[in-house]
Amino acid sequence: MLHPPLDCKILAVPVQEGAGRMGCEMGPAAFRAADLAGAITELGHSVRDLGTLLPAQPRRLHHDNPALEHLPEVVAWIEALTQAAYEASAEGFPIFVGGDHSLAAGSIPGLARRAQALGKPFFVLWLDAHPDFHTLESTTSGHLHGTPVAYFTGLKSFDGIFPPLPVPVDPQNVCMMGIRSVDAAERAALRETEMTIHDMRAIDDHGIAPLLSAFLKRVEEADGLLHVSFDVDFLDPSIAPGVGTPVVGGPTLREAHLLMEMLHESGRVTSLDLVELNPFLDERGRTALLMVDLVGSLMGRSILDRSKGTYR
Ligand SMILES: NC(=[NH2+])NCCC[C@H](N)C(=O)O
Ligand SMILES: [Mn+2]
Ligand SMILES: [Mn+2]
Repeated sequence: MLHPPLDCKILAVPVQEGAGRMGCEMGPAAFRAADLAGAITELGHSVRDLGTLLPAQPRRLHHDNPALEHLPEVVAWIEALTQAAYEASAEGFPIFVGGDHSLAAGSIPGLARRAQALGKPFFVLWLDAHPDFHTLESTTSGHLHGTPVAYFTGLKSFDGIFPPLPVPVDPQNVCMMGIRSVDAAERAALRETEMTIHDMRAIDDHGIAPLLSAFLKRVEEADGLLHVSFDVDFLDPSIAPGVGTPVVGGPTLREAHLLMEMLHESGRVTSLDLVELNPFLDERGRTALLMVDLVGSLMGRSILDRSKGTYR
């Protein structure tokens, strides 16, 4: 649980083959340069650097969708990360630093297996402009970072190609926020799912706080573990330009900090993905610095002391 001080473990996962534009490989280096570790230790937590994951040996894989790009390479990363995430989550608070969002097809199955071993329900908060809900058949871009949610919720498409899922994530335990770019096939598939999807319209209508509170209440009532998968393109590109798939009309800086502070106060978050940072597209590191700032809010930084439940 997020009860300070945390024993954080940072694992660098420089997968970039899941994205259409190269550069996410440099994500972990940019997070280091922006002093991710320092921002966490400053708040009284400890940080261990687990170094950089190595992918498994890519195997020859065939799928009938000719659009698919880098299938063997991405599968090799997922294989290695599923095991590494399971091991890293035995104790402490693992942070998976990407790398593109295909990373979540390894981190989340490994963490879900850990939750099952602990006998705890497993929840996912998906912060993203995109639902990443393509199957291997439905993707037309062929970019595998657009598929992890369909995989880890157990859709059949991935059988025999991606590693066998240790345990699927219950779609009812997945909440998405910030969604504003959905492909036609995804839109159709999302109609059939029981995931909670808060698109930007829902955030405009209700505000981010009540939507998040309702989900956190469910996690609390189930005594669940909560994983946060944070795609940089969740944020509005005017504040976070360092991404390969920017979509206008995203959450503001204040909305993002509010969300992070509420997650901290919930005491429920047990692991984190930081994905899709592309330093090649960033402006003098501002997106990396903003992400580190947001992690600070998630880890307990606040403007004023709110410990008595009121501003002092
Ligand atoms: N993790 C991401 N940034 N995903 C973007 C996916 C964009 C688009 N839906 C595609 O499949 O190509
Ligand atoms: Mn994504
Ligand atoms: Mn995205």
